Amino acid sequence: MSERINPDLQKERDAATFDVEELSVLLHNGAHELEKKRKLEELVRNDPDYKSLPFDFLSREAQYEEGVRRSTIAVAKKDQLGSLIENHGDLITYNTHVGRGKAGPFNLHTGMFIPTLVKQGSPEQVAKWLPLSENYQIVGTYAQTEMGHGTFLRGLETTAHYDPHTQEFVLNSPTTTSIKWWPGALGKTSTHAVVLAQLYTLGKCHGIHAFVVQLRSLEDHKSLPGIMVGDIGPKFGYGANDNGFLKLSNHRIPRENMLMKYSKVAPDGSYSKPPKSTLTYGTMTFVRAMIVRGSAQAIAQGATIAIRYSAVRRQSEMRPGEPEPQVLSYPTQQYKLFPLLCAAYAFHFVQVKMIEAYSEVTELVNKGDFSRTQELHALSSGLKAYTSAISNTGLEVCRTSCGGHGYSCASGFPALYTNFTPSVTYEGENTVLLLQCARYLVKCTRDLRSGAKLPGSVAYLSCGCDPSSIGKDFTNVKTLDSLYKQRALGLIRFASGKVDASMDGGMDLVGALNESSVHLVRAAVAHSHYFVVRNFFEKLSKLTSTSQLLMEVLHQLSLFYALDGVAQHSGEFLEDGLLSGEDVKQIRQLTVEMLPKIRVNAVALVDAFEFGDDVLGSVLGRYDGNVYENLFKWAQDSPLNKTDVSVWFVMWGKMGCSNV
Ligand SMILES: CCC/C=C/C(=O)SCCNC(=O)CCNC(=O)[C@H](O)C(C)(C)COP(=O)([O-])OP(=O)([O-])OC[C@H]1O[C@@H](n2cnc3c(N)ncnc32)[C@H](O)[C@@H]1OP(=O)([O-])[O-]
Ligand SMILES: Cc1cc2nc3c(=O)[nH]c(=O)nc-3n(C[C@H](O)[C@H](O)[C@H](O)COP(=O)(O)OP(=O)(O)OC[C@H]3O[C@@H](n4cnc5c(N)ncnc54)[C@H](O)[C@@H]3O)c2cc1C
Repeated sequence: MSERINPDLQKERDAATFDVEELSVLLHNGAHELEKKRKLEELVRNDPDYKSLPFDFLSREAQYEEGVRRSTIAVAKKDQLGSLIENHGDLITYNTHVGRGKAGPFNLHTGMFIPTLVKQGSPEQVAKWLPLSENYQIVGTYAQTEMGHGTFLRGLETTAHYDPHTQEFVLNSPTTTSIKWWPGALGKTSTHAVVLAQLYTLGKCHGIHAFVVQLRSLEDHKSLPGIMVGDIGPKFGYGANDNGFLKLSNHRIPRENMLMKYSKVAPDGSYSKPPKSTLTYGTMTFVRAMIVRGSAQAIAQGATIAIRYSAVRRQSEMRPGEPEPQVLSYPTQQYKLFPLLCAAYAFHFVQVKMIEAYSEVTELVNKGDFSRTQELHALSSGLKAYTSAISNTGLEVCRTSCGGHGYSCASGFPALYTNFTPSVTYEGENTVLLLQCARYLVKCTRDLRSGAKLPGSVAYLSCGCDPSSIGKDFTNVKTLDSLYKQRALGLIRFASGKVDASMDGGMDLVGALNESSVHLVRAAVAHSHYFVVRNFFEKLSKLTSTSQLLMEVLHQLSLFYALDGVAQHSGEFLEDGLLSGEDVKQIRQLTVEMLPKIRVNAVALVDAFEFGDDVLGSVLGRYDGNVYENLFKWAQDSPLNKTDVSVWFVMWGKMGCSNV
């Protein structure tokens, strides 16, 4: 196979107006981090132990086995990585490459089991289980969702009754709907799970608490008495992951297995409350913040594949005899893809902000200060829902923008989409999370009336609603910021007003929130969208050592992202009189006029994300752009091509049919 770069792709790279390396360094948090990432990727790429057929050609069972094989080798080789692993993030980079970006069987262990131990375990519990977990002597998962309830946590049915005589908890799944269902790696891989169950002690229920439960023998991996555990079967995607079920029958665990950093059960069964009841929800907040990062990466991967392929693909003579243009040259193709490219950048910067906010609040919580947990919950819920929804629909736009080849697994889109799409459901279904965010926004508008000072992400709610103050220069960052602010304010005040009116009419808060939930969801989306736009502008204003050429390009992306958002949601800006019909037309025209400016850098902008070919898993999105010869080569691996004569012909003959 040729090593040359496809000339069309090379031409795009040569035309870029900025230094891709400078942008890559910025996106990867500095030259040192980028260098580590490159070395880790190279290690995986050159390691013969990680060579195998693409997952697309494997049966579900073989995908799981391949996932286990790769993850196990990765653990065995972890210690050889030396100085390349400086922090948890480096390990995630390594594992992502090993797993080719797919959800592998140890994801829940590192992503939820260990974080829950650390966040909710007492110092003694952390000292006991963390080393075992870090050395993979035990492998865990997070078993919360049941067949009957995922969203409504207070409705979970699994019980943990404390028996003071033996100082044990007795765990049960009392009904079919109480069977744990969905947890990743629960079916076949995990030896342990953090199980969320209703705690009963001295005859009283204290709500859901987290318990460390051993599921399988560490000797022979057989499931323990009282534990019925298995795989839930094939799913939309996630073939390499054994999402599982768990039925508990009078399964006993020692008292010390309840995670007791905050709530406690003493040997005599007396119960001490946590300082805040929602602390048990802490791991979910963490994972929601991580999903904002995942959303940024997913849409950046989709844009990388679609934009590179669009530069290579030529289609339709515009005039007879003329060369066929690259499909990237069609304004309609650009209008599909550039909003998503810009979203990838906007989401990149907002995920950094989200994780910073999470770390700040966690530091406060560790010092016993819970004053910002509500704000963090609202922010992480809103951003998780907003970014994952855009990336989810955006991936499908990217796929269809690749025409017929987008439908082949060779495009990488089927795997990318089916791996990503559960993000809109798991870790809090998106509508439910937007309602959580909106509930906080309503609370803030009430607090304002009693003179409260609101924290950072919602401080703008104290601003006045004044459409006339918005300027008409739509390429001005301040004008765009005001537009988004006024849209969010308008929708939040409208929804809050509806809630107030229902309550004035005698309804309780819960009923009033439910009655206005359609308005509340729109308010939460507008709030989250504004946060993303504002953060993009703010981030760029703080980049002091970035070259002028790169600043210009990033500024264009932020402007296009904001303008396109107004065009897409024009109804909401019109409804509140923030814009006139003429203004919307002007804004739409501005976005069309910006397309060529983005086009010149489009390939370089996706190159800067530096997704290796292994992680993209896409023939269409290959770095070298040699699509056609590799598409042909890829098809040769199809198991149907192992034999020339197909099973059809054999069966045909057996049935006495003949076509000669
Ligand atoms: C790789 C990934 C694999 C996937 C893994 C999974 O999916 S794992 C499974 C993932 N599963 C899910 O994600 C399940 C999704 N479901 C849930 O998270 C909850 O059931 C709920 C939040 C929807 C409602 O809970 P509820 O009925 O108990 O609550 P309520 O509505 O009555 O409000 C009470 C108060 O609590 C507050 N508050 C709530 N959460 C938080 C928080 N995290 N922090 C701080 N605060 C929080 C809320 O603001 C409100 O405050 P207010 O106004 O009273 O001052
Ligand atoms: C791939 C995958 C991996 C998962 N991994 C794990 C795991 O590791 N551990 C774990 O514990 N769980 C896991 N889950 C489960 C997941 O967290 C839940 O499925 C998720 O929280 C959604 O809950 P649900 O299934 O009960 O949806 P439901 O709540 O039943 O949602 C159905 C519909 O009802 C609507 N709805 C529900 N409540 C409300 C409301 N109050 N107001 C308005 N509308 C509402 C929703 O918007 C949605 O449209 C996983 C799920 C998937 C798909």
